[in-house]
Amino acid sequence: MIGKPSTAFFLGLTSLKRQSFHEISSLKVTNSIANEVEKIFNVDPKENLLGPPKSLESLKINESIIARNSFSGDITIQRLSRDPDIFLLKSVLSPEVTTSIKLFAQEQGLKIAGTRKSDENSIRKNSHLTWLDKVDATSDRYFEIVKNMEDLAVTFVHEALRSQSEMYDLESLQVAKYDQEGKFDFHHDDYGRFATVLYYLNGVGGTYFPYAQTRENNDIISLRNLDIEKTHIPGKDGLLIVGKEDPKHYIHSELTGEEFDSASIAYIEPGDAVLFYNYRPGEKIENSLHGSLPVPCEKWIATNWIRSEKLTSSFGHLYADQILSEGLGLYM
Ligand SMILES: O=C(O)CCC(=O)C(=O)O
Ligand SMILES: [Fe+2]
Repeated sequence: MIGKPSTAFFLGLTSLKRQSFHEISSLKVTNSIANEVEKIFNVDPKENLLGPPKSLESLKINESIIARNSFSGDITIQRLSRDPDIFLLKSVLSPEVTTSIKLFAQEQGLKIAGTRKSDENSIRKNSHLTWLDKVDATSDRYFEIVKNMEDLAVTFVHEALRSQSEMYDLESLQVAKYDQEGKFDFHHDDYGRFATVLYYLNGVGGTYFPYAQTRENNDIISLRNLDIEKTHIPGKDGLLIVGKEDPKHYIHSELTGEEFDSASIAYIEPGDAVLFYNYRPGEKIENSLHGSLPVPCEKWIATNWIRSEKLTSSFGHLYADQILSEGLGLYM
């Protein structure tokens, strides 16, 4: 189905068509539990200024849009989860770009990540990091790639916030390499990092969001707890990102291929990315918890974080209300 091009689409990207990958109407779902949960937890339906722009916010799970961008050409953006908002971005980086990023990172030197190398409890294991910044660019291409990726990341900021450039900033591009069995324990992207664009440079996944809601009107309430490894199973609960490696590497041995829940797994290729959102003004989105499961082979990723100290602080909702009401003034 070809929808009419959206005029209110976000900067730099033009929506071409909207399509649904899976028919979701066959799911028998009830809203009643969700409504009850909203009442109990007093969920505020108000717009999330730290969430996706409207063109992405309006996508249902598995729905996608094709967006045009001068850096990447046409990219398909598909919603994978609601709460947290997670999207798959297909073919954002070309093979030339992924190769160049790895090369720039190696030339600069990757440093061991985490605490002491011998510390078994380190949150990161067998991983190495560096940061690519425009001011350190050793070539025009280095500068251009980092700049293009920053420009693309900004298009994923809510439109009411995007023009308020003093309210948010972009970190340098982080490049990370995990050796075999490298991992990153479950964590929340803190420090006010409200949006994360995580690029898969060599097509190895392993990112796992145990609490992600991958079905519309999910009437299963995912209880958060301190023992996720026992209660949440990759391939069955939440959302697991898998690349060229065998998904069985991440999945409990008692789950055979036929028992995988396909809604709980998304496949990526080199140059794809996931985009996810970690805050509402003044508070973390607890369901955005994620980590990298131990990987079966070398894994390369690059990450752009967009952060806002003010909007994620405990007064964040006050700043957000102000921006939204000023925005309303502008549009009236
Ligand atoms: O390596 C991954 O898949 C996740 C990385 C991550 O969560 C992070 O760098 O904050
Ligand atoms: Fe993270």
